[in-house]
Amino acid sequence: MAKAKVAAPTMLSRPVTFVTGNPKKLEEVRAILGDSIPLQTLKLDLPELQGEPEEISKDKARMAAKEKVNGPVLVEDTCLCFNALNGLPGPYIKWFLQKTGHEGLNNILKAYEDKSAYALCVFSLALGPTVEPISFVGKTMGKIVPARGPPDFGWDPIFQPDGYEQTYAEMPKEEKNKISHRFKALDKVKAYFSAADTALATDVPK
Ligand SMILES: O=P(O)(O)OP(=O)(O)OP(=O)(O)OC[C@H]1O[C@@H](n2cnc3c(O)ncnc32)[C@H](O)[C@@H]1O
Ligand SMILES: [Mg+2]
Repeated sequence: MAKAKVAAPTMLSRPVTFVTGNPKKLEEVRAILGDSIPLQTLKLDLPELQGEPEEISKDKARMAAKEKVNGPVLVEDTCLCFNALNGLPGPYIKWFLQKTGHEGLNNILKAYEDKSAYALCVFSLALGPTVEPISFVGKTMGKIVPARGPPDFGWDPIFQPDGYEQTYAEMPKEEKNKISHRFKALDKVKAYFSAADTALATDVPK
């Protein structure tokens, strides 16, 4: 059967709904994606499982997909992982940050020589309420330092990525968005959609 290329993004006949309760995340997702993926948003603070980052993220996607969303649903879960603590606080960073602040997080690491850490972002995409979500992981290595820079977004002031003298908070936004855990994970999301589109496009009968 003859095959023809089509340009339309067949995979995304409906926009992706990004579900989050965090406006700073949304701001970065929008800045990173530009108009590469048509996006709409739903502000919802989903309950979160305890467990491994990927399972937490997938479970959020399953829950989000059960909401009244028409079309594909995208969520993400972000972790800040200390190597000295074998990856903790990890997915529980939100509560550690809320209860102990930047100083408390630094104090925890005073007991250890190793201040290295990584930021981990796990996006999960559910193509429908009964379809098993798929995950896309982005990781940026760095270290935990005493807070520097504007305290606009979470733990940005205490995370200094490897190879940089500035913390995430001190960097211009555009710079963070070129190297961040979120950027790396979204790059995989974009690649997934373009690969799916290419597959569909090369398989269209004339
Ligand atoms: O509704 P959701 O998407 O779950 O938003 P959230 O704020 O609850 O986010 P998480 O459950 O993923 O928890 C991650 C915590 O880390 C913070 N955070 C997420 N991304 C960050 C980033 O790029 N820089 C600094 N802090 C970040 C965020 O504010 C939370 O305190
Ligand atoms: Mg959350």
